[in-house]
Amino acid sequence: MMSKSFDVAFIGGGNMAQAMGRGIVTTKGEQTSLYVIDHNQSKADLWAAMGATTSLEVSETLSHCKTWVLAVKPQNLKEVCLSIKPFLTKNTLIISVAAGINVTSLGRWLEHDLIIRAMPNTPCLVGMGATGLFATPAVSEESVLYAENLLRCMGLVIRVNEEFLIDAVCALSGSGPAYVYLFIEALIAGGVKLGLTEEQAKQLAVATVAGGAKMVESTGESPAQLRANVSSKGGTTLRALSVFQEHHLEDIVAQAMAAAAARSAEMAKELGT
Ligand SMILES: NC(=O)C1=CN([C@@H]2O[C@H](COP(=O)(O)OP(=O)(O)OC[C@H]3O[C@@H](n4cnc5c(N)ncnc54)[C@H](OP(=O)(O)O)[C@@H]3O)[C@@H](O)[C@H]2O)C=CC1
Ligand SMILES: O=C(O)[C@@H]1CCC=N1
Repeated sequence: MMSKSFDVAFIGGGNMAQAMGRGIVTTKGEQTSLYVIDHNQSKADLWAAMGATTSLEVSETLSHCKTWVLAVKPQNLKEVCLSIKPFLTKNTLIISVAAGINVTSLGRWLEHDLIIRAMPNTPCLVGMGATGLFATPAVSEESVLYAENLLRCMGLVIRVNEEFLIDAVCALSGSGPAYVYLFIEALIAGGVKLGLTEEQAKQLAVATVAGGAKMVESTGESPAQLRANVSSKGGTTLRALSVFQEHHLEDIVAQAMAAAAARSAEMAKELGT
């Protein structure tokens, strides 16, 4: 009997794949069929509830899936590539979302050159993701547009023309949600220290971060101008900002991002053999 074919296969059905899968299901509905391989029954059940066909192990069905999204941890990727390689067809489009594994390693493990590296982030789960994408020259423009369209189901997509820029995307938007959560945690802790309840502080912090981002997006003003608009002469904001400046917040952020990008490059050496 002929195996059923699928538009997109996820190999690894964890956090990032689920965030992406939900975006696809919400935007494309039944137009895009999903096949998911994850060796955890609980994850397979979760995907099945979303309407995907699932498998606990790699199978021949993969050869009937046009696009494969590689979404296992970088440490597991080589082993996974070797196990899925027999099911590649010459037109299979590979989209790897793994941090720090470059197209050279992927190409060598899979003996295949239609490879896109994408760096999404977890807000894809709520349709507000940000993804950077790099395609090898072998990938046709039509396939890159297809991948961009797929990833756009989950939010913003930016194409980069050099692979090292995926490390920069990883340092900014891939890891970025964690920086935002850290800042929200700090705002809540600061609010509680000043007498607010945890719940009051949380609501105010979340609304402030979301509102600030929305203002940048909607008004077309620069973040610097918007910051100036909040900062009344002789007022509270300037006093707070002077403390951030004194502690070199911009340098701290730049150093943290450089450390993330360096780790991505380091992982390529460590895991890419
Ligand atoms: N989380 C994030 O914010 C982002 C992650 N990424 C990238 O996405 C990738 C996945 O990350 P994330 O979703 O967080 O990781 P998860 O651990 O949540 O998901 C990976 C899933 O794949 C399963 N798995 C591992 N090996 C196999 C195998 N051989 N066969 C079937 N299933 C397997 C894992 O099971 P088990 O746990 O049992 O091993 C797990 O369920 C990583 O490469 C990461 O760099 C990219 C951008 C952002
Ligand atoms: O921390 C990580 O390595 C992955 C990549 C970007 C976000 N999470």
